[in-house]
Amino acid sequence: MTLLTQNEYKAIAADLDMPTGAFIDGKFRPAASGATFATTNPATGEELARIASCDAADVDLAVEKAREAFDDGRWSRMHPSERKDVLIRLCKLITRNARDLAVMESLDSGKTIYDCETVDIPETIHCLKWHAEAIDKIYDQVSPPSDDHIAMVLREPIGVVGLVMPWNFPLLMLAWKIGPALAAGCSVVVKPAEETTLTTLRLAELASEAGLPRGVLNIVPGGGAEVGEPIGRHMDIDMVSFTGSTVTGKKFLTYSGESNAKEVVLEMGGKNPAVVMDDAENLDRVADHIVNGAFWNMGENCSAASRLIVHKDVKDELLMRIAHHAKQWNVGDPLDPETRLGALVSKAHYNKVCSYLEQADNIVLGGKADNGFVEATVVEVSDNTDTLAREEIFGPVLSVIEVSGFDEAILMANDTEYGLCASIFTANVKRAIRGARALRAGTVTVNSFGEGDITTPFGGYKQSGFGGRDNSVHAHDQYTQLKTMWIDLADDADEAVD
Ligand SMILES: NC(=O)C1=CN([C@@H]2O[C@H](COP(=O)(O)OP(=O)(O)OC[C@H]3O[C@@H](n4cnc5c(N)ncnc54)[C@H](O)[C@@H]3O)[C@@H](O)[C@H]2O)C=CC1
Ligand code: BAL
Repeated sequence: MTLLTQNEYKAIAADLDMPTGAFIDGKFRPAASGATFATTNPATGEELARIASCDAADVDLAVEKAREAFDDGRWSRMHPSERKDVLIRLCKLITRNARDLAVMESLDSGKTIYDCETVDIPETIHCLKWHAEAIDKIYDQVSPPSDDHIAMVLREPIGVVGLVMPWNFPLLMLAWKIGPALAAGCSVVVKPAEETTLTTLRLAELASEAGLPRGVLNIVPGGGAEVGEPIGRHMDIDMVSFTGSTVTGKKFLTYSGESNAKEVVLEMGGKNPAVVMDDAENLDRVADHIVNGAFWNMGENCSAASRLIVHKDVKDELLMRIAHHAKQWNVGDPLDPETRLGALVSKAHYNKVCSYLEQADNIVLGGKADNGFVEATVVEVSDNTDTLAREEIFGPVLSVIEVSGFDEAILMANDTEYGLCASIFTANVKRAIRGARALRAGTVTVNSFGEGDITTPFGGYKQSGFGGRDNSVHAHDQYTQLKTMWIDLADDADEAVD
């Protein structure tokens, strides 16, 4: 990937045509009420566009069109190989428009162009392609046959799916969900986060150009109460998949219980521990992993390594090496390809992160916040009861807790309401495996920090997750349901004997 210069990115930004309507039944349209809301560039405060501000009436229309599309089978019963072709065409169109999408994503979210170009867009394409390729390979089984019966286990698309999205990886999280949902044959109603709607609308337009039939992918922009809740409570939506905060995620369980008992899959917050034992090898490499895990995407990442639990004997050296690596994470204009920390997504979120910095007693690195931008920050806390060690900050802030041994480290790591990701750094293979088993998290990495990749399931234990997993073939489970078809093969004579 060859990156352009800051000026070249600015020139692309100046020429972008921003989508503004809701995308329902294959076309852009204003909100039923005519209302709009502003989406701004968090790095400059500049208004980028005014977008349709939808409400329950628009959700109803989108669901009606999605249901029509699902029931008449224009997508749900299309031959799997044809569905695959459409999604592969979409991937090609995203590739052709990658640069514009990367700039649009960066402008709308404050993410660095470096990340958008090297991670968000390529990973989005990779994810959609992976699920498209799976379409004609993973469904339907025949149960062990006997002479007088055979059973087929059919995996059918679940129906109309509601997707309520976060703002931290607008396109990539969309791909995580529409990849398997569309592959399965579902029709989809998406509510993007109100902070970051633009690229989702653009992707819907590209999907249409790729041949996705109208009504299959609908985008309803707007607020949580106005659009998210009506999706959660809709009587004709069969399942909802949500990514965002634990507080909001739990509301979908209520919405479901009080409406049609729709399936709910929740991918929620994290306070992910990185445990470093005294026998960890190559502390410089460990520091690099932790810095990347803590500060990548400005720490606006549910899987961020936000808690460092470190053995007292290696703490000082590790912190020194962390400081060395963190200095390379410069704050700056997101459209400058040299920038590693862009703007936080919104003024409100910036204020929330700053309020945590104000509570920090012992900042050992960084701590400066200015007009939407926050430095890579390391804070030592006295123990795990400190607010900075317990709450999801969702900014570039790493909390450090010292421990004296393995058991204490694991106890501390698990002492959280969350359980999304965790990591353990040790050279002792038995300790690594015992630790990985004991850590209560959906993804545990050993001697590295990460989320796995498209082939591995992603989701949380405890209050980090509910109901299913994103990524891998397991992601298809949530968008499908199993039907057993039991066929009697016995002839009449046999039946008479029975
Ligand atoms: N797990 C993750 O990836 C994310 C976690 N967060 C966490 O959440 C905190 C707050 O950020 P928010 O953007 O406010 O998260 P949020 O969880 O409230 O928002 C996520 C989505 O839910 C929608 N929503 C909000 N209220 C709703 C409601 N009552 N009913 C239905 N839908 C609703 C939003 O419009 C957005 O599309 C962040 O500081 C961070 O800690 C935020 C975004 C992503
Ligand atoms: N890191 C991808 C999942 C999320 O932040 O929501």
